[in-house]
Amino acid sequence: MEATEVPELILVFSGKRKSGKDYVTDWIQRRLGSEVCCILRLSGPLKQQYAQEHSLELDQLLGSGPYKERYRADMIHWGETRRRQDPGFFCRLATRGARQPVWVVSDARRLSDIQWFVSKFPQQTRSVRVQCSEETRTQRGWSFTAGVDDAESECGLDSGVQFDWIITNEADAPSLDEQLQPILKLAEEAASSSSSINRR
Ligand SMILES: Nc1ncnc2c1ncn2[C@@H]1O[C@H](COP(=O)(O)OP(=O)(O)O)[C@@H](O)[C@H]1O
Ligand SMILES: C[C@@](O)(CCOP(=O)(O)OP(=O)(O)O)CC(=O)O
Repeated sequence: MEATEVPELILVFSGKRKSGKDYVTDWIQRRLGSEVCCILRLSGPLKQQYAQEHSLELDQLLGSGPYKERYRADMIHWGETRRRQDPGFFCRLATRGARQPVWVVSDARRLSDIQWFVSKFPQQTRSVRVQCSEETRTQRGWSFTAGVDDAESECGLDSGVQFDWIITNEADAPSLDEQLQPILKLAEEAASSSSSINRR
C-alpha cells in the first residue's frame, strides 16, 4: 500500500470512558490491517507533552490503570487550556505523519475535535459513537468521578452531533461483526480506491 498525504476515509470515534472505543477501533484495525488503517489518538500527544512537563511516566499515562486516572482531571484542565488557544492543536499533532488511506481517530471528546476533521476533510470524515450501559461500563472498571464524568471531556459530544453510526457495545446487542459491517465495507472501498489512484 502506497503512502498517501490525504486519507480516503476518516472515522472519528467517541464514547464514554470504558464504552469500548479502544476495543472497537483495535478490532477494526485488525480487520483492515495496519497498512490500510492507522489508529490516531488525540490523547497521545497530550499525554506525551503533559508527562514531559510534569516528569511523569508516559507509558503509565498511555495505559488503562489507576496512574492515568490519578492525573486525568488535571490532564483535562491542562489540555483544555491549550485547546482554548488552538482547538486543532492535538488533532494536528495526532495526524502528523499518518499515511494510511483509512484513519481511525479513537478518542474524540469535543465538538471542536469533530469540527476540525470535518472542516479539513469534509468529504472523508464520518463520526461513530460507541455506547453501552453504565452497568456494563462499571463491570469494565468504570466508576463516576466528579470533575471528569460531568466535564466536557466526557459530556462534550452528548448532544449537537448527528453521528453517522452508533455502535452498541453490549453483550446482548448485535455482534460487533454485524454492527461494523457497513463501516468495514466503506473502509475497504476507500482502501481499494486509494490503491487504484496510486497505481496510475
Ligand atoms: N465487546 C467487548 N468484549 C470484551 N471486552 C470488552 C468489550 N468492549 C470493551 N471491552 C473491555 O472493556 C475494557 C474497556 O474497554 P476500552 O476499549 O478500553 O474502553 P474505552 O477506550 O472506551 O475507555 C477493556 O478491558 C476492554 O478490553
Ligand atoms: C486528558 C484526556 O486526553 C485523557 C484521555 O485519556 P484516554 O484517551 O486514555 O481515556 P479513555 O480511553 O476514554 O479512558 C481527556 C481529555 O479531555 O483530553
